[in-house]
Amino acid sequence: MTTGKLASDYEAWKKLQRIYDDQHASLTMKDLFAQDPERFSKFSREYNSTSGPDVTFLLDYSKNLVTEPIFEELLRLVREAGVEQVRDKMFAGEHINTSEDRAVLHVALRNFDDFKIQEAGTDEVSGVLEHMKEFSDAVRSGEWKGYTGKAIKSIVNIGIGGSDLGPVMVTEALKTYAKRDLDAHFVSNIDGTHLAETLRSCDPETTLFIIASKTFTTQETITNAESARDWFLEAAKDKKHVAKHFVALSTNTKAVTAFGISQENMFAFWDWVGGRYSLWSAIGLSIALVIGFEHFEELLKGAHGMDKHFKETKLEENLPVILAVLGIWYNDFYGAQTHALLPYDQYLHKFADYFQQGDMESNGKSVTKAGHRVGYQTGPIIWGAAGTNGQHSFYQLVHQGTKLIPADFIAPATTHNPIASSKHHRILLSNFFAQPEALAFGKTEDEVREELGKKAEEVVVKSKVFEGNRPSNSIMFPVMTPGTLGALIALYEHKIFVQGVVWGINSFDQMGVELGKVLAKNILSQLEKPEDVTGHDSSTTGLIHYYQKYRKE
Ligand SMILES: O=P(O)(O)OC[C@H]1O[C@@H](O)[C@H](O)[C@@H](O)[C@@H]1O
Repeated sequence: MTTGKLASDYEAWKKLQRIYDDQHASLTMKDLFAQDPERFSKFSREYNSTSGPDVTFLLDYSKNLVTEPIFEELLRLVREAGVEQVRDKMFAGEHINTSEDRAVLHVALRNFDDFKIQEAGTDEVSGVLEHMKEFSDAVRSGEWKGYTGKAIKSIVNIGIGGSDLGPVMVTEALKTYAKRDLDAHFVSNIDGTHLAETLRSCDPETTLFIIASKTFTTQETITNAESARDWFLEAAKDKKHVAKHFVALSTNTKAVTAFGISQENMFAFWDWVGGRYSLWSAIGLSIALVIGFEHFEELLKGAHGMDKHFKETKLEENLPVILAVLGIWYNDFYGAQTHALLPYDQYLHKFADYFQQGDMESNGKSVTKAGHRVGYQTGPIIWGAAGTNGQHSFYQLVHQGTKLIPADFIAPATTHNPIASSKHHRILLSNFFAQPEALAFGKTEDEVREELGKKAEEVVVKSKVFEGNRPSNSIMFPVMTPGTLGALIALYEHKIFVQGVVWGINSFDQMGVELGKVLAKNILSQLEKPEDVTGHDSSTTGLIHYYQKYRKE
């Protein structure tokens, strides 16, 4: 399915290592820009959608430690790794998730009969979308009534991981399109506090629970759903009212009906939708409820436009490929451990959280598809926060710390909230422009001396130097729209895909989350009495005993 090789065995990889060894000490952003007045136009691309809603954005990747030959070699690596072939297999519905023998078809959820995809279930996508439309329209218009005849005022999505993070991120990002008199809540954590605090502001007569779980077996979600049902029935009394207040988003019909949700209140999806790629499926129902189905559809179409771009554009111009290879350059040759996502848009304040799962659960693997232990770095640690907040906390380390932290800066040219005649937005954007500039070009000792004057103490001068040479990408789009957001999310999804193929890993399973779940299950059965606590190391035993000493029921 992949070449079966380790990434480090590719000729291009070896060449890149030699280039890095020879050049990295002398490669500076200052020189790169000084030597080539055309650098910005050579290393930036404008995306213009060719289908669906008009979406455009600029990707400026000129502030990276790459030359044209380095970039060409990075693309050669992509070719050698067979990325284009694996991409085409994904779009054709081949089972590229080999460990689970599944297709990987989130692209089929936003396809609108464009690409020909062969896989059972893909012909059912439009039917589920229709169901989502009917239902979300009925709830939003007030036609859908609760058990006492009142319209729905609050929705509570109960789900975790991919069944939570996508809906949370998108409903926040597109809040400007939200129906403001419909309160949306998202309960994920098993910590009872999450559900209890949420229910404080809900009325059982006007609340709709959306139980979102691909498997419908996830401990957190099922426990939260059962407690929500108890809370509801305390008021509603009769179980038959559950039908008006509980719907399920799942692939597991049997477990959904066993929970007491009828099949007509179930929105299906398929095993070829990975959890962290599922916001485009029925898992997006809360999104459709909040922003309206038309906007949800626009989100899907915006993503489809990026799918087309990824599938049909040559590598040199292919934006997910460009982001992917730059990431590989820093991750695998410069030894960068992390990658920061820094949106200068308050609406995108959950973007980094979302791609923490998207990227880290996909590419946090150390064994290739062929079963070999990798000898190089795979997925980066993804983190970040909305600007300008980060500037007043962690940017110190990004500018002057000992670590190289590649970052993506993301911003809209126009705000949906032009308060004070857009003064806020101009200030925000001045920071969006300034930070990558400061990171790239820094401030030399001479510049600091000139600024402070001759009397300046040496130690102060040293502390005010910015070495620069810190890479970043900048993405700017006209204004946040559902289509733009869809394209941006798909851009990063495909970046993750490209990197996974180069590293030779399976980006679509998540075996690493299993062990802790199994141990927790065992421990749960031992929590009652100290004498039951067996089979652990002394640390774990000691911790459980401490809990048993102090717990109060
Ligand atoms: O939707 P489900 O089946 O409840 O799963 C939720 C999450 O469960 C986690 O265990 C998985 O690591 C995630 O990938 C997944 O999104």
